[in-house]
Parts: sequence; C-alpha cells; structure tokens
Amino acid sequence: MITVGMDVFSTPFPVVEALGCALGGALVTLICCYQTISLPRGPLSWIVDLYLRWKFLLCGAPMMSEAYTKAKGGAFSVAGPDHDHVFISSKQHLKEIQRAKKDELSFFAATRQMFQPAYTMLGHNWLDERGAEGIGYVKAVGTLLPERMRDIMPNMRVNIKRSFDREFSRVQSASDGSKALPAPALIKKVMCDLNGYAFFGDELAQNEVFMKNVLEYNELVVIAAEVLRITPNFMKNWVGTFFKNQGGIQATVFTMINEVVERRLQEKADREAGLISTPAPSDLVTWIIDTAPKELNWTARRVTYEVIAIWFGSVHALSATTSYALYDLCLYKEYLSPLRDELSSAEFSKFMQTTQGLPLLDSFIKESTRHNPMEAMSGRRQALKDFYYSDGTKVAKGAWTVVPAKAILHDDQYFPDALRFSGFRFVSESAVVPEGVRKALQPEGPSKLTDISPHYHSWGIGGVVCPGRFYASVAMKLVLEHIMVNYEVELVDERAERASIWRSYVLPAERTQVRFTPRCA
Ligand code: HEM
Repeated sequence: MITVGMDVFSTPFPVVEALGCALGGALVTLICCYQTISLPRGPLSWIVDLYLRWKFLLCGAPMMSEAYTKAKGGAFSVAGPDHDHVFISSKQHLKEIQRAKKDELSFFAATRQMFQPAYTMLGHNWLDERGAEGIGYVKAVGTLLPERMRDIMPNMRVNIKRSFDREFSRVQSASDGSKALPAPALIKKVMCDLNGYAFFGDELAQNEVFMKNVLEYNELVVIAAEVLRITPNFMKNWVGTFFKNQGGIQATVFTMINEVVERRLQEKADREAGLISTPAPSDLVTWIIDTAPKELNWTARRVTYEVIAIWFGSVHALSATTSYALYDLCLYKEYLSPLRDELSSAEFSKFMQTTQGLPLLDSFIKESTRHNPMEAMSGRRQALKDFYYSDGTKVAKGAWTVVPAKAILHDDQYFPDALRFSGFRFVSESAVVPEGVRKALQPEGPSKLTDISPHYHSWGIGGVVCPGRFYASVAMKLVLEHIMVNYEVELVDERAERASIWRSYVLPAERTQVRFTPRCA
C-alpha cells in the first residue's frame, strides 16, 4: 500500500513536524477543493497551472508514470512548484545530455536546489559547474573506498550486529521472544552507524553524541530543503535562518567533523615532514583529504563541507533501499530458503574475501530496487540557459531535464512481467534456483546490482554515475545477511502502508512495523 505525502514529515523535531503537517494539510485541502471545482479555461488557466504544480508535491511519482505512458517513449513535461521537469528517455536524448556543455546542463545546480546547502550546510554553496573544484570525491568514494572494503568488511559486520543488538535491547520482547519495530527507523540507525564507521572510522562512529546529532541532521536537511524549495524568495532568509539554528545541530555536527579534519590535516603535514610515522586511518575523511585538488589548497572547513555533502547523498538512499528489500523478504518468503542456502555456502566466504559474489542476493536486492524504486526520476540536470535537444525539445533556463526512471523500470518492454516481483530475474538462466521461484528472466542476460545499463537508471544515467554503489551493494548485503541469518521476519500488518509519496520520492513509510523473531528461539 502507498500513502501520499504526510509520512515524510515524521521527524524528531516537534516544531518541524507541526510545520510540515500544517503545510501538508493546507496543500491537501487546497488540492481537494480544486478537484471538486470545474475550472473555466482562459483567465483561470493560471489556477490550473498552479494546481498542477502543487499537486506534484503529493503525487509527483504517479503523475510521471501516467505522462510516460501517454508520451509512448517521447519527451514530455511535468510542472513542479519550484521548476518544470522535461522528461526524456530515448537513447538519442540521453546521448545529448552527456554531450551537453558545462554551462548548459548542470548536475550540481539541480543538487543545490534539492538540498539548499546555503541554509542546510551552514552557508556552504557549491558552484554550478561539476569539476570546477575537482572531482576527487569520485575517486575517494568510487575507487579508494571499494579498494579498502575487504579490509573493513569484518568490522562492518561487527558494527551491524552491535547496532541491531542496541536497537533491539530498547524494545520489549513478546512472549515468543520476538520484537516489532518500525523498519525504516531501525534501518536508518543501522545504516547511519555503518556509514559513520566507513566515513569517520571508530573515532567519531563510537561517539554517541556525534552519531545522535548526525542522524538528526540528516532528517533536518531533508525537511528543511523541502520547505525551503517552496518558500517564496522574500521569506527564504527568515525560514532558512530558523532551520540553521534548529537546536544547534548543524553547528555541532560541523564542529565535530571539522575538529577531526583539522587534526588529520596536521597529521598529514607531520607525516610528510617525517615527524610521525603512523599510517593515516582508513576512512573517507582521509581519502577526501588525499584526493582534494592540490592547487586549490582546501582548508579544513572546505574538506568538512565535502564530507558532509557526500554523507547526505549516502544515508537516505541506502536506508530507503534496504528497508524496501527487508519488506520484500517479509512479503516473498519463498526466497528466504535459497538466499539462506547461498549465505551458508562458500559464496559467502568468497564475498567476504573479494566483495563480489552472492549472485542470488545481488539479484534479489536489484529486483527490490526495480520493483520499489525510492526515486521516480534520475539524472537530474538543471538548464543554466535555454537548452534545445536536436528534435527541438526545449528545456527552459531553470527547468530540469530528467529520466522517468520508475516508469521505465515498470515497463514490460524492458522488464518482462514488470509489475510482478521476480527476485532472481537478473541471475543467469543456468543458475540453480528452486522451481517456481523465478517468474521472469531478463532477455539481455544476467547483470549485477552495481551495473549501469540503458534501462536501469538507479545509479544515474551515464556521464554522472553514483560512485558509492560498490559500497552500497556491500553494505546492503551485510545488513540483509545479518537479518536473514539471525531472524525470521514478517510484517506486523501486511495491509499497512509501506510507501509514501512526496514529489518524485517514493519512500518507505516510517511507521511500518516488522516483527523480528530470533531464529534460535
Ligand atoms: C542505494 C544507495 C544509493 C543510490 C540509489 C544512489 C544513487 C545515486 C544517483 C542516482 C546519483 C546521481 C547520478 C545522476 O543524477 O546522474 C548519485 C550520485 C552520487 N552518489 Fe549515490 N547513491 C547511493 C548511495 C551512495 C553512497 C553510499 C555514497 C557514498 C558513500 C554515494 C555517493 C554519491 C556521490 C558522491 C554522487 C555524485 C557523483 C558525481 O558527482 O560524479 N551514493 N547516487
């Protein structure tokens, strides 16, 4: 089941929650009123336009799918409250996005509009042009982190167990030893701890004050950015300042990371001068420092901003995707046995040694991301000036051009029997899977979760591709392995809402509960 809108506003901040609910309520009322009125054409057409723009907030994802079906592969546009979206999906259009000049279409400008860093990252504002300040972070996240993953995977497992044990210890058991918890909140905490370890090592990951603040900061950014996106310009400063000051969270997180960065920069200088010989810690802070553009002489403050920006890109997507995979384990129980068999076979040791393998689990997670994409669009680029595709399709200055990722993932043309969950559709035809479990198979042959392909845009559309996907794949597998090996899982209420829509996001509903029963009990 899917709800529209409100669940996204479930936050640890009562004021923000109240504001969100009031705003959502006002919007719903507005939309409901408009829906019952038959609007005249002409003079009132702006009202229709306004209505459709605001409707996008609550129904963006289904609006896109509907328009995709009508457009039959052609370009189409959907208006949003703060900008228009021009959707494209043909090979030719995709090629043209990749070939667009840096001053025409910008990934960074769209990202800035999404996160509103001027108010959510203590005033930091990155440039429109991707690469203007280097793309060292791509190497840090996409090469150095995966290279070191084998070394840190055993500790990642320890970290995952510790987080689950801590969260379960806070909940009363039922008489059979089971515990029921809202799944997305649980997974968010586990993923936040895990990312904390990969990003900051034990230094900050073991600091409870930091981890509590950084988790709340994540929530704050999402809410603040959404409110700021629909705040009129003349009020932005006032509303932005309110969010900047919320509980001093931004300042606390910034200061704590910045202290680590300052110390690491000093140690790097001492190491290079031969004053110390201890190796630098193996974590993302070290690698962001090492890959920062030398000619720009980044200060500790600038490095800290970079670390925080990457942090945001990572936690939410990872938690949402893993929560959906957990729901799918609850819903499609026939997969549990083959997945557990794989986890108890030599495949798991191979995975721990190489970060590769576990083809059944890999396919199950990929199918979960296909069946329940948390984002209905991908490849956001904002037009910095009017941009024209070769067929004349215009993306006006300020508008975004995007790909209707969810509609494509649910298109039978590309994914046979697309609306049905088929957990092993991405493994090879010859793989040994129990009879009746695999309902569909990809015609193009097997593929991995981390692969980029013409119709699977979960990691981006080419040109810019998520460098965190290798880490994300390992993190999701380790978390699901912990769950499957140690617990039987089921939804407390199978009819409960599992997703809620806000703009193009289709996020796991915050309050959906999963029951975990220890397997040995
Ligand atoms: C399931 C989890 C994740 C999903 C679905 C996801 C998805 C994406 C997408 C769609 C993009 C943008 C590509 C575009 O718009 O064309 C992106 C970019 C990016 N992601 Fe991820 N991501 C995930 C996890 C992570 C993690 C864990 C990290 C870091 C450890 C990360 C770091 C980044 C970075 C740094 C970029 C910008 C790339 C660039 O500028 O070249 N992501 N991601």
